Amino acid sequence: MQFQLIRRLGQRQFVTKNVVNVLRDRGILSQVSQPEPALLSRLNAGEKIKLYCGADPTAKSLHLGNLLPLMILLNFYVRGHDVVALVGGATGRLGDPSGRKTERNFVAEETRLDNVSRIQAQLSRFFANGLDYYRSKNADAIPGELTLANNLGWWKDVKMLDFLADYGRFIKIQSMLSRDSVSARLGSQQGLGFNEFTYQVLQAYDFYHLYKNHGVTLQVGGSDQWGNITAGIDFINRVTDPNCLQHAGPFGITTNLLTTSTGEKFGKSAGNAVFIDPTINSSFSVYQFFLNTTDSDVEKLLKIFTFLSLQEIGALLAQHFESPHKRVAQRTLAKEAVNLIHGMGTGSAAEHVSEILFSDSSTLPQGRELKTMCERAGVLQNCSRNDSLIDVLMKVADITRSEARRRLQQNSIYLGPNRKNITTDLDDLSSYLIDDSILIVRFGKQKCFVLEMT
Ligand SMILES: Nc1ncnc2c1ncn2[C@@H]1O[C@H](COP(=O)(O)OP(=O)(O)OP(=O)(O)O)[C@@H](O)[C@H]1O
Ligand SMILES: N[C@@H](Cc1ccc(O)cc1)C(=O)O
Repeated sequence: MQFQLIRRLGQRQFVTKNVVNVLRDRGILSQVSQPEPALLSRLNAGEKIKLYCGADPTAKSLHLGNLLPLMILLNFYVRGHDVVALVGGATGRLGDPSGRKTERNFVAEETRLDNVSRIQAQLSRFFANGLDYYRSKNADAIPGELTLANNLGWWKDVKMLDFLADYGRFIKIQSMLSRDSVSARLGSQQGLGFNEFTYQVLQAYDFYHLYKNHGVTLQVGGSDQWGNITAGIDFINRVTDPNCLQHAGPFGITTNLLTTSTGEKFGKSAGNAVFIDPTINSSFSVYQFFLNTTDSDVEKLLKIFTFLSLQEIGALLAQHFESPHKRVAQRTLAKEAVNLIHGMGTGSAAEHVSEILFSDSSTLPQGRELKTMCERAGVLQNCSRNDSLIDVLMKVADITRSEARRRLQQNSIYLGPNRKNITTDLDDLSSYLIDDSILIVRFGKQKCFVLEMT
């Protein structure tokens, strides 16, 4: 389906605080295209705008890094602006070279189509959950319109000869060569395929298509998308009659990249992604991810992943730094972010499980209650009674046999409610089970897994 309208609440003229300023104050913005004053004055005048952001179907699920540009869309959406969330059914076939040192692995068609429908479902859930979360703090919020799009909808009908004849002369090779995504790869040993070289043209045309046919005037992406976004702005400016351009943009905005404490981008390629699909990363594991945020990152993440006001964040941080070991800021961040991502109530459920699993064993509920609670927070995993401890460790933490052995030798594995430190493989785990079925496995102090042995 090319375009799917999710919510239509009628045309309204509305006034809300300039969203670009809100986002800048929260430290989410990296670059804004020029002329920025033209965008700001439209927003200051309370004009409704329509903006879009895309993600390619290169994995089963979006991850926390992808949510940064989507948080920009969400911030606009909940304040009444219209947003288009695009899945790159067409662009996903080429592979975006932006920010990459090597070509992406080929994704089979069946997998790609499956990824498209999963990501569309995640996008629609993200905006629904995000709106509920915003409304929990601003009950009278009236959102804009959410549209889900797939660029295969228009690309499947474009013929190469027509495209080159109609648009080829507006696309300048010098500009294409000068983009970071291209120039960085030209000198590499592997080189750059024509598919990756032309990727920017497809994304530029997408922006033009959405601008011309659907009134989209702003494109948003992570900072690695700056080249593709400005390619779209150039394309629209060259192809469109200047008289039709004047007050309509086009504009581009990028977000700072979400990085690890060592500065590495969070994402699939770096292998450190936390996925938003609850069947891949449960509410509990998303909660744990945010709970483990360092003191130096917590303010930044509170501003990005919550709708707490800057005043509330300031007060929370003041309270936190009075006794940092209580991790009040991290606990609030984790609960709020899980509510935002997985839906209202899931944050408290994950908090409850976390408090019980990480407190002392006397407060641990018995088997059935523990099982139900863990199931609700998506924590419970299954393992076979025939598995040895090393098999179990490999499955729950997705690590190799030698890594599991290394963890045991490093004294970092603890079993059962009493947290017995185990240093060698065990074939029989029955003496560590709660109610003869539930096994709690801890990796050091920070990671805890709950398994049902069947
Ligand atoms: N860590 C991150 N921080 C901010 N934005 C990100 C991050 N990771 C991805 N994005 C943004 O999410 C959008 C979709 O990204 P996409 O799924 O195509 O690639 P990706 O997740 O970056 O892939 P990979 O990790 O394999 O490079 C883009 O706008 C991209 O810039
Ligand atoms: N190039 C973007 C995804 C995208 C695809 C098509 C677009 O029109 C916009 C964005 C990325 O890889 O992150």
